[in-house]
Amino acid sequence: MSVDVAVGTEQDWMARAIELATSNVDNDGGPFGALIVRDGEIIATGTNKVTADLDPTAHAEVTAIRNACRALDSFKLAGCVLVTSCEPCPMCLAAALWARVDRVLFAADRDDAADAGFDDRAFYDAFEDPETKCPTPVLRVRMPNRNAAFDAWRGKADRVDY
Ligand SMILES: Nc1nc2[nH]cnc2c(=O)[nH]1
Repeated sequence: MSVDVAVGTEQDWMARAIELATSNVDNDGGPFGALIVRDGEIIATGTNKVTADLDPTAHAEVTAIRNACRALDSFKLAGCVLVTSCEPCPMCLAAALWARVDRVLFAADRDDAADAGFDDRAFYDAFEDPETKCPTPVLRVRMPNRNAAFDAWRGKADRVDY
């Protein structure tokens, strides 16, 4: 998953992400910072706001993606790069995929995060082996109308696909 990047601008962006992550510790946030960059320009930044906003989804990457989507007035970030001080956790990686960013660059990895007491690596492990490593039961409830909402979606002529 890791790619070594030795280009100046990418290292400049990463330096900014690490700066945001480090200063966020003094702002009641987790030690994570992220940027969204398009055509060499920083479109948006994000820091971890989980405890400050009482929002477990407010990771730095998700915050940066939300801010970039607002800045660009779009739910798509194709053409953009997500630059983050730490390897995205599974939620943030999924958010990057849903946002359709072109690339993700990170500095610290899931092992570094684990050393600092964060569960990023444990949650990757849970996805790789849900039977034994997922701490939360995920159970199917059998319903005859389970596809009702999808049927409505397929039948909506003016739907906005994402
Ligand atoms: N990459 C990343 N990992 C985290 N683990 C806990 N919070 C965060 C975050 O904001 N970003």
